[in-house]
Amino acid sequence: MAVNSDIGKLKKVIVHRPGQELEYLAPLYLEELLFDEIPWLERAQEEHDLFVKEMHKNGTQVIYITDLIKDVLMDETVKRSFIEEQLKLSHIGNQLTKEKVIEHLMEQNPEYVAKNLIRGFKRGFVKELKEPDSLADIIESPFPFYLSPLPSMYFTRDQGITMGDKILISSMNNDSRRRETLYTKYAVNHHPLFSNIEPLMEDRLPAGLEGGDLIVASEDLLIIGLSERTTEQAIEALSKELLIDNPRFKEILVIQIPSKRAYMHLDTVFNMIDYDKFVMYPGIKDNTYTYRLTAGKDGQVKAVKAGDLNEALSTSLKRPVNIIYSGGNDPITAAREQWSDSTNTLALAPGKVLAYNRNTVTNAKLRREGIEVVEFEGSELVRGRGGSRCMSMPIEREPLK
Ligand SMILES: NC(=[NH2+])NCCC[C@H](N)C(=O)O
Repeated sequence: MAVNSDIGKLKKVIVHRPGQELEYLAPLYLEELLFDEIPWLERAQEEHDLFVKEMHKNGTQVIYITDLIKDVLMDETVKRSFIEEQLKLSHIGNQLTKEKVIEHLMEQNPEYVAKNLIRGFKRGFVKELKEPDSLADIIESPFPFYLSPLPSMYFTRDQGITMGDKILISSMNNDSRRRETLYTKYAVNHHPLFSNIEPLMEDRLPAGLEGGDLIVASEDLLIIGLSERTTEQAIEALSKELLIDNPRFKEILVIQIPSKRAYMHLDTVFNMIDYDKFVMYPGIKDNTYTYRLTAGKDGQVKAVKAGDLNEALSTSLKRPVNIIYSGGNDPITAAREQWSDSTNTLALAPGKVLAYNRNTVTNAKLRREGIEVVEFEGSELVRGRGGSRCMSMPIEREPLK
């Protein structure tokens, strides 16, 4: 089981079918939960099923993260530690209330725990467990949750990245997404599916490194986006690990994109789709910078500016590359389609991508450039600001020829 590229035929992938967490979204705290809109759950689930169906047609094994967690929670000790870690990151201010919630969850079956820690718990819930008599229980607060919902859970890409036969658990930039990675961490550490994949760096990664910013371009090259979510501190720590301490790549190419909500990760504006082809949102062309990181002689990572993106990619991949601009030649269309994740496609195989059907101009352009585009409808899913790449965490791809 290994991932040595971002385009090799997709064999195994981890996803999350959106659930009731989307029904806990409300306008007042949308921004805090990193949503711009409220999706209609039933339709979002139908769309997600279509997304999964297309992967099945491609021969991909699709695994739901909640199924993995259900399995690992059968062990009572693991269950307790999972619940406790989740609650450490909660808004529950009173220790007794926290203990009551832990006991309540310990009495429930693994499915309830796996699903409801994603859905969240409203403050009113405490009444069912104990007299709300502590200050923390009765305090007036505009935020109605003891445990917030995790509406971005269906963007499994961001939660972990498989590189070769190792997996890196992301260190999320925002508090509101931190609990998501506990699902990845517990699956990786306790589920037999991961018996051949070792975790990388454990808890040593500084905050601010999310899967949407990482592209395993080849066995030798890792591309990292320096973005709103991924910090230079995290990139430096990771590159020391991957280039010097436990060398896995020959080179890391950092692509710095404008730090902006609309482009929160590299894969919202730039993506690898074939051996030599990339899709990119043209609106960031003039504000994108590249840096090449390699192992220096002194046991330190050496960074140099890498210049023009096309040249930098060609040098790193040792072949000429074709950067295909999304949205055609019209800046308005390009910006509209970027907002709807036109570059956020998932490579099912080299030169074959899965994409939202709504991005008609980008999809037509990709086809003209020889890419096979498989489409699905994602009008509700897109409201969370992510496409098929974000919604998938590949854990096995066929090696490239
Ligand atoms: N890889 C991605 N582009 N993921 C999209 C994540 C969207 C999510 N609502 C967030 O803002 O965090």
